[in-house]
Amino acid sequence: MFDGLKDKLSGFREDVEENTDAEGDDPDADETPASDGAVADTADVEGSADDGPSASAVATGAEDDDAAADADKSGDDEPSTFQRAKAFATGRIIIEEEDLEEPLWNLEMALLESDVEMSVAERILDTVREKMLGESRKQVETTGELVESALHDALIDVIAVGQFDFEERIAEADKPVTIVFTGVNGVGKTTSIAKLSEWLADRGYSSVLANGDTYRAGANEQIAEHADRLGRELISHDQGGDPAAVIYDGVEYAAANDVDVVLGDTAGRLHTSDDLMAQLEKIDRVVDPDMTLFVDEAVAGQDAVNRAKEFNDAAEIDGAVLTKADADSSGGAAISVAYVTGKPILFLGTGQGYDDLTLFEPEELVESLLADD
Ligand SMILES: Nc1nc2c(ncn2[C@@H]2O[C@H](COP(=O)(O)OP(=O)(O)OP(=O)(O)O)[C@@H](O)[C@H]2O)c(=O)[nH]1
Repeated sequence: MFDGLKDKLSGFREDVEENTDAEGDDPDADETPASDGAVADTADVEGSADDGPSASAVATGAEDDDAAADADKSGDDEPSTFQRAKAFATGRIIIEEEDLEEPLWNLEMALLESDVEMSVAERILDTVREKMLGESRKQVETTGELVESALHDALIDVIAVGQFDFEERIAEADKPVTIVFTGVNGVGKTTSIAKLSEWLADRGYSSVLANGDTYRAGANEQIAEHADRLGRELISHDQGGDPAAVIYDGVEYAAANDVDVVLGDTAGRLHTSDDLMAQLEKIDRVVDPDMTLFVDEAVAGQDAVNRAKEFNDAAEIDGAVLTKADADSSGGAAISVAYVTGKPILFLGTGQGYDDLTLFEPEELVESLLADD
């Protein structure tokens, strides 16, 4: 899952390490005035990128603050050679803009190639730049670790937008909790409903399925197959019936039978299909669902991101389910949907089985994207 993106992120770390290493070969960087007037050679003290500060920070011998003040008269915002020397002496590292220029450009290209939405890619770059430039850390931290921590913060910043605890929301809501699923055709809505029913059962919540897809021939049979396999009650009306009435009946059934959650399917639609969007509004009026979840496939990349935005603009969603994450290498939709819509991704579909539904945990995802393996 998201292997392509993982590789690209690790490419950024390598780029920064290479650039900061390369700077160690620069004669200007090597010759650093020390407080006793001697010239220190970084080759004597320089740690590798893996076990010490970046080369741009490595110099020795400067421990005297007055001397530092005298030496730092360049007047620009770049850390002076002496500041860098001082940073080293105090066990801290400094990354400079020039160290990042090329790696950040490569990172931007990599994110866009991975189908990360443009504004999301820009936000990630801004955060990484801000976290790394002039940033000083304890000497124990390597350049690689500094990059990792900046990437971690930048990714969490966009991925965790709007995140809430889904299970807690279910636990605390008045029962029955009604959840309506929407999205375009064939992305995995019905399968996701069946999976969520199983996910809820694993946590002690009963559910009933209600087929609000009265539009498509065969929709009743498709969801009935899942309901039979899982042993769940299915509420359905004939094709052409009123979807709001079906979901309303589902809520009535749940209330009368102490069922915790109503999972309402709806016909696949485009946000531009006026009649179908009007149906969604009617469901909202008649049933007032606790949550409307937008379902799309991770493999659709930018298209999924655009659709999530358009659906949210047309009929507010509470969160998203991204299916087929198991088949998605790029990760662009998973990175972008929450930031672009302001609504969280709540689940990832990770296969065709009923157990292949994973609660979306931003921290876990970011850790796995940045893990060395
Ligand atoms: N690999 C994989 N396949 C999935 C996943 N979720 C759904 N699918 C498959 O995607 C196909 C479409 O799923 P459906 O649930 O029928 O899609 P839908 O959105 O309800 O389709 P319509 O009712 O036609 O709008 C099925 O073959 C599913 O098995 C997933 O997370 N991973």
